[in-house]
Amino acid sequence: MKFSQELRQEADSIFQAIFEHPFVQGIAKGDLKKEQLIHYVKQDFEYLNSFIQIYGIAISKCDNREDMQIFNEQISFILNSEVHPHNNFCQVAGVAYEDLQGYSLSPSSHHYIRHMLTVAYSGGIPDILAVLLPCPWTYLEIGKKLLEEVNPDITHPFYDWIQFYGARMDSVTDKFCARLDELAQNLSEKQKNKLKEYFLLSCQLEYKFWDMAYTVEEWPVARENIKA
Ligand SMILES: Cc1ncc(C[n+]2csc(CCO)c2C)c(N)n1
Repeated sequence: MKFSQELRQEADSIFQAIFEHPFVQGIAKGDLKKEQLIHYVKQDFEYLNSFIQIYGIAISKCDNREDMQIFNEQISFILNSEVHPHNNFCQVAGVAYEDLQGYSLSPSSHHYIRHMLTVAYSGGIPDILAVLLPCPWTYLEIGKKLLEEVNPDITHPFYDWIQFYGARMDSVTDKFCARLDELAQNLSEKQKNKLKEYFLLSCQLEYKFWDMAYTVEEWPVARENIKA
């Protein structure tokens, strides 16, 4: 079995829990509250900024143009394309995207971003691929499942979101898996187990991110909702 298939198999219960999460089910039913959508976009805007920076760290560690190309493409994808699903949530919530940018991180997004940054700073390309992979992979499967199960028409409030993630995530997920499988062939069992831990923790934190948005999670002691 390929290393990426092993990762997917071990994470299956987390993937299933993500599909059943009330925020994801709320996208399917179109019944999310305005505050939940706003909290998601505020936090995800900052998450994506960090994701771009992590790709920058990854590029600084590449020793060949092909790997640089994979990460470089993804920076452009986030900057130019990933604004569409955010705009969909903003439209449904009735708020301007610009007003949701620059907020400080909630506990779970803070945790997730610090996890990715620690691995990016301390690890090599296989570590970085393993820690980042749950991001496109869980969204790919959520998008596909919602396309199948909801089969939304243009009147569905989250039509654009579902179409975007259902159709646009195969390529990056396949590229990350193929490169990780190639690199894993030269790794020891101990090294592969470390990558598995990174991958599984990112899957758990994907779940926590949905939960953070659904519960509008904040720090235990409220502060002014100041911009970062
Ligand atoms: C918490 C969270 N996880 C995953 C994504 C989806 N996503 C973010 S960046 C990217 C492209 C990868 O190169 C994808 C698919 C998201 N928006 N927010």
